[in-house]
Amino acid sequence: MKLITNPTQFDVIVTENMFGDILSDEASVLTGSLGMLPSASLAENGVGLYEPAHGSAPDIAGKGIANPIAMILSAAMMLRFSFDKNEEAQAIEDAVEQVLNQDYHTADLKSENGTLVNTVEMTQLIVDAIKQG
Ligand SMILES: NC(=O)C1=CN([C@@H]2O[C@H](COP(=O)(O)OP(=O)(O)OC[C@H]3O[C@@H](n4cnc5c(N)ncnc54)[C@H](O)[C@@H]3O)[C@@H](O)[C@H]2O)C=CC1
Ligand SMILES: CC(C)CC(=O)C(=O)O
Repeated sequence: MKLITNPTQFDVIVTENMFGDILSDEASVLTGSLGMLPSASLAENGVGLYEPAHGSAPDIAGKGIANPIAMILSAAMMLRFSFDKNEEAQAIEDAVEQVLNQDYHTADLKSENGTLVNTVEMTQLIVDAIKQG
């Protein structure tokens, strides 16, 4: 309950895999959408598994409306934590922030006056922002 009512009191939660899976799904909704959350499973030696926190979203498969940001930010985490490429990771994260601040959003994110874009369009906006960096 406290994870939803007062999430900022938590920094690190140490738990078993099953509870971690459930709690991270619950907490993800606080950010507005599962489609926003990258994740990493890290080993001490720098090897990592990077993936969006969400699953394969079968209910929207093929519709072109999935939010690609969790996947893109997972790649940024991979660059930072496994390949020590901080600058490149930051460039991706800055590009994502820039596009969101310009009020582009996929259907899972609500915005009063923003511009609704599909998966490919959101990805291209972020790629363009990285190139303009
Ligand atoms: N980390 C992992 O490997 C995970 C894998 N899964 C697997 O994925 C499959 C589907 O599981 P679900 O319970 O349906 O969870 P899910 O995360 O795939 O979908 C839950 C809800 O969030 C939405 N959603 C997820 N990603 C989104 C995105 N990028 N943009 C917009 N909306 C998005 C879906 O449309 C759906 O309504 C199952 O096979 C499950 O085991 C589920 C969660 C995590
Ligand atoms: C247990 C995993 C394989 C997938 C997952 O995180 C999930 O289905 O919620």
